[in-house]
Amino acid sequence: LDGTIFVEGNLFDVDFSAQRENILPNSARPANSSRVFYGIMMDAGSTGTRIHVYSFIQEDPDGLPYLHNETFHSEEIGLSSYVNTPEEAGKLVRELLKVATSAVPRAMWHKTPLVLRATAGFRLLPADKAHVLIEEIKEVFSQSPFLVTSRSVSIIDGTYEGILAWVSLNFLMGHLHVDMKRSAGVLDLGGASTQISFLPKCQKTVNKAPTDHVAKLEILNTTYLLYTHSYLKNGLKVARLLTLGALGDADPGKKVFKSLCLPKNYSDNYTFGGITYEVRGNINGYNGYETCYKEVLKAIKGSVRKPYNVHENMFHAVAYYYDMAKDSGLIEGSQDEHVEVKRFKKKAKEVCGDKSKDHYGKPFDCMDLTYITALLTEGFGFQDSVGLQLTKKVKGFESSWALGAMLEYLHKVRIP
Ligand SMILES: O=c1[nH]cnc2c1ncn2[C@@H]1O[C@H](COP(=O)(O)OP(=O)(O)O)[C@@H](O)[C@H]1O
Ligand SMILES: [Ca+2]
Repeated sequence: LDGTIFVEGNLFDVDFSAQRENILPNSARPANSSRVFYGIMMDAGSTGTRIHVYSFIQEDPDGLPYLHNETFHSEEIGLSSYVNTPEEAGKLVRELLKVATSAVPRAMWHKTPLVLRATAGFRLLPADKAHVLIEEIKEVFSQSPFLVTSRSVSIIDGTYEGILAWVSLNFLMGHLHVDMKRSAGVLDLGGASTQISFLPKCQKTVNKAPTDHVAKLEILNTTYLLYTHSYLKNGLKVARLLTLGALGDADPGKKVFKSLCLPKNYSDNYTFGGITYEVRGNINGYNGYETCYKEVLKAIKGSVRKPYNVHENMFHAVAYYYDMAKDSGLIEGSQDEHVEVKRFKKKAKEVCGDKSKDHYGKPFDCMDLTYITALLTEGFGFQDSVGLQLTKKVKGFESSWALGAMLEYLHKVRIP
């Protein structure tokens, strides 16, 4: 299994000039026709930190590798919340690396790339604070036994994240290997940002889109134009702050933020990105779906764009779309459940109207389900009757941009 591991050039070519950096020269094609190799991708999300240890099989040096196995572990704290305690972030990364040292055979450690990509939680941090955290992670990485380069740790931009999520899903479904016409779009709802990515069925969708909503992607020597966009601050947890009118407040510690989406007698602290806000229900108002809907629109109106003819495309909805549907009982949590948009609305109405929910320890359910309904309809323009595929895993593998990020990384790196 020694020698060179190199996913052949041009097979998988994401065109992002800003991200392009060839660290090592391209190698000659490996002599063996079949080989196994590993890759470690950490996802520094705004609400969690995850490690994916992949093993791939490269049977055809001219094709894409196959994903053989994934070892996955997740901790429910975002590294970006350690904004004022970077050494804690380092500790968590060190802890997660233990998953990799047990999943990758020792003999392969030195040639297994170790990569971390951070998303919207980091994008929202002041640049100097994000830099300190990134340096801390780089330091921990440099002490690991894995293959680390200058590209190993970075914050990815939202467009990149959206494309990689699309690549991951369609790679896992086998469409990249075979039939791109059957590709599915991805709706990813994170804590701090949300992405929409799809290969439009209709040319007009591309023609009518602003240029920064279209990205070029080259796979197996064919160029595709993806409609893709990331909305920073439209992730579920940050949308709560927008709804409460709390995001960006100069002195959040001195105020109380109220919402009609919360139970009337609710009063608690809400912490996101290292800042704590005092949050309450509105004792004097009518709290129900309709009033809540008007409030959540603050987070959507004027910021989220409707793609032309979006309903012509099939979408998988991942991350918080899935988690919220499951936690609220909309789906059972078995794989690939098809849910019409109107069922999110119905569930939101049910939860917002249920006064006994005050006591069930999920005070944000009304706000979150209403926000998801508004994002899908008022934001992206999905009609009530449109069905979405709610997805957590595909063929037993996590549906996350992390896999696409690993494939993209492997494409450029020669492993000596
Ligand atoms: O590997 C994964 N598989 C499935 N869901 C994931 C994975 N990683 C993150 N998620 C989901 O993403 C959501 C959290 O978003 P995240 O913390 O990544 O915020 P961000 O994307 O805005 O940075 C949760 O619903 C979580 O279950
Ligand atoms: Ca995410």
